[in-house]
Amino acid sequence: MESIMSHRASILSFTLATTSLPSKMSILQQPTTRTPLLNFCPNLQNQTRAFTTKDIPSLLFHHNPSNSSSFKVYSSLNLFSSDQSNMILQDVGATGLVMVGAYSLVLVFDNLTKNQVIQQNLSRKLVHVLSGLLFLSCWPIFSNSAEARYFAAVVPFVNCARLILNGLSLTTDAGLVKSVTREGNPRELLKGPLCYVLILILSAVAYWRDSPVGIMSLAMMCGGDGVADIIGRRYGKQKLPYNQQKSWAGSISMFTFGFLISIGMLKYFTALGYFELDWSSTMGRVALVSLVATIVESLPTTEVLDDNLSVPLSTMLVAVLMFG
Ligand SMILES: C/C(=C\COP(=O)(O)O)CCC[C@H](C)CCC[C@H](C)CCCC(C)C
Ligand SMILES: Nc1ccn([C@@H]2O[C@H](COP(=O)(O)OP(=O)(O)O)[C@@H](O)[C@H]2O)c(=O)n1
Repeated sequence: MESIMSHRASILSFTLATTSLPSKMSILQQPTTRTPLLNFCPNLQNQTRAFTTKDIPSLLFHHNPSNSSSFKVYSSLNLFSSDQSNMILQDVGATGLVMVGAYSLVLVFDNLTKNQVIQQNLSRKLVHVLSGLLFLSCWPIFSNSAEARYFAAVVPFVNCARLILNGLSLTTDAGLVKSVTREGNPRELLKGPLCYVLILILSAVAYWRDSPVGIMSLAMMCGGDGVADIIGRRYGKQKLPYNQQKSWAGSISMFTFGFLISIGMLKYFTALGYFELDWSSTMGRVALVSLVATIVESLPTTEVLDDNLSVPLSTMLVAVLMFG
């Protein structure tokens, strides 16, 4: 507790150059006590960045972690100098790269399904698992500007439009329909897949890499729920007493992989220096979040609320309570 209090004291000692905001709303560029793996701008440490009006959207629309009791935020890393045009160039390049990755992923699994290398159901689930986790893994290639999260959100936004256009049969992308739907009905794109990309947008814009909340939501939705389906379909003989559509094997997989992938992703982002966690309590907190998400996913509510909404939203709720 004492170390956290001293951390918070150092955080709050950070001064804002202009508008005086409530102390808990400070923008943080903390000298990292841990040397991140990729320390592109060592001279950033111990620097005070002027607060500008550009920071207000990121203060108003995303969780401000500075008053968190369990983690603190450091300056995110920037590949180039703090020159605005370099940051925009970096974000445009990163957006293009991730966009190509998204199209390539769907194309690869479409071909694997076409050539009967894997079944359509497995293809869809692997796209479900990999899309969000690879998207999340790409967040560090964006700049440290306040707009970076919006550049990143362009990719799921474009895919959202793609799903809507194809789901309404206004355009025809047979590869997308084949690799992302259960029975090959384009209308299916407007259900699980659309919810999925909406959550990617929400996680990027509302939480970004400043907080464990969005990271855990995607880990549970993509890693946990995706693997639960793969394992549950194959080995789920023992059904849950309150839901004959779900099994113990599926739910145990959801908890296990959701927990492990959450921890892995949190280690990844803390190793890069985006924020630090009090690991003595983090494992327990993540386990609790994973348990709640697993219980929510096991409930017979899919007809009412898609798993791609109930799982990440319940994760966000509990993670905000756990991590402040
Ligand atoms: C199959 C998907 C959801 C269906 O879920 P469920 O019904 O089985 O529960 C995922 C749909 C993925 C979407 C079409 C493509 C999203 C791409 C993503 C925004 C960016 C990925 C970038 C990365 C570098 C590959
Ligand atoms: N907890 C779970 C989740 C899924 N599953 C299996 O995976 C199948 C698909 O699960 P789901 O309805 O959650 O699929 P999506 O909505 O995630 O596409 C189920 O019909 C079960 O066979 C399971 O056995 N146990």
